[in-house]
Amino acid sequence: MIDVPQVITIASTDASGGAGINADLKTFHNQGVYAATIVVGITAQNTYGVQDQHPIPANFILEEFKSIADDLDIKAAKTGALLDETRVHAVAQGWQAYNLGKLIIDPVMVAKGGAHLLSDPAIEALKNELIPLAFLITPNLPEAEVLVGNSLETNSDIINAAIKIQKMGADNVLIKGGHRASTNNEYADYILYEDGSSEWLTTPGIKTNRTHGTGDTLSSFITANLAKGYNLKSIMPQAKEFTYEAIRQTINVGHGHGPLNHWVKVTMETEDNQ
Ligand SMILES: Nc1ncnc2c1ncn2[C@@H]1O[C@H](COP(=O)(O)OP(=O)(O)OP(=O)(O)O)[C@@H](O)[C@H]1O
Ligand SMILES: Cc1ncc(COP(=O)(O)O)c(N)n1
Repeated sequence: MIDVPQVITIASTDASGGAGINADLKTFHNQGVYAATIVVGITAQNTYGVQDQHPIPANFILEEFKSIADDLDIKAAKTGALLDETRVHAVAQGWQAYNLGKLIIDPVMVAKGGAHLLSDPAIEALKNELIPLAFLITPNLPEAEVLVGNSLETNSDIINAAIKIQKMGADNVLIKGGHRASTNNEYADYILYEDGSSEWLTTPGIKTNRTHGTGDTLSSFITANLAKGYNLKSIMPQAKEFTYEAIRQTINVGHGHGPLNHWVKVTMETEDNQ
């Protein structure tokens, strides 16, 4: 029998396959971990936008937690679109009842097409109930602005926001820069680690609108490799490179914000830097 690290995504599906649970599963498979799912919502969606969404009942979400916890040996979990306050509350409740390892929170709020995937009351629940449980939180720039309540224009604004979000209870904070290229066309993400150290991770910007599911892909890569036992600092450069290559080696699917190429080959350099 082969032992394989087990992970879970706690999020919503994307009918067109490019974001949400669908992107998570493809990334997990690419990285060689076994993936389970707790479906929180379903969306009728394509690369043009989200046409409809449907939450899963809270008691059913708790049943999903129990089914997984009773059987699987999950090492790390990530959340995605949680839709509303009831679902955020159910996930926090499920997590407290059945801790499933390291928790990575991707606080998805608005899809690239503009649809809201988290209601306003849910943001307070996310701050109060879920962020304190997080090993890592991965907001994009607009999400970080909502969490801290001010706009983030400069690098020092971003650094201060990460400190503020860490104080909300997340051990590590990654603020993704995909919504703003720098003047020299670079995309820089900032990460503040639990030991107080920090770094900027930068790649050239790719001029494309085919970026559906970039955040899901990045946070799933991190989740997979945490489950394998790598430490966060050793994962981050590879996570950034994987996402960059998945955008760069684009595939011809859909007519709007196209999905990424989840077949690209970027792996951790060694198996012993844990
Ligand atoms: N055009 C681009 N060129 C290079 N890197 C990009 C580009 N767009 C996004 N990225 C990178 O992709 C990663 C995800 O960032 P982004 O800010 O897009 O997340 P997100 O908005 O949460 O994504 P999504 O909501 O699509 O899942 C980051 O590492 C970011 O720097
Ligand atoms: C179910 C689901 N989860 C997450 C996203 C965010 O991805 P994007 O910002 O690329 O639309 C999405 N569109 N749908």
